[in-house]
Amino acid sequence: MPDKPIAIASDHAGYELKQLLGEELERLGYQVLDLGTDGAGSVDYPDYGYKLAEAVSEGRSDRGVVVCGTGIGISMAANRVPKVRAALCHDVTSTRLARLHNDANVLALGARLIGREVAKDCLKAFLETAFEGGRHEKRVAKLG
Ligand SMILES: O=C(CO)[C@H](O)[C@H](O)COP(=O)(O)O
Repeated sequence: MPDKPIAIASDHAGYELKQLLGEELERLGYQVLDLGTDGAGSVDYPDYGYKLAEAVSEGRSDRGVVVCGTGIGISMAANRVPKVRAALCHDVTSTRLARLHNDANVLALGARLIGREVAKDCLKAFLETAFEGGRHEKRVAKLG
């Protein structure tokens, strides 16, 4: 288990899935840093994408999960923060490859597009798949 908590954040559209993934993380034995939102009231996804990305960029967490309706807006926001590599994934294969090839440190999910069980499978794959390194090292380094 990592020393640092797994950070999670969402907008209103992702709130329910974010709560479910938080519970799943605790069930699996991970510590959770929940950065909101705290209810289903309408909020702006960039606020939560930045908040989570800053926690990862500053080293308060090594891995994060962001959720909005599509996962698009919140991943765009997260990727504007230095040292953050957020991958928008819709299935286990893309999630595994985001870890193996891209060393993704943030998983982005679209709550209005993905089923709950697939989302939980993506979460597990994100946490349990190691970066492959090798030829991918210099490519990831070029991302800054
Ligand atoms: O997916 C999103 C951004 O990429 C947002 O969750 C979505 O735009 C929110 O929409 P609404 O305000 O209609 O609930």
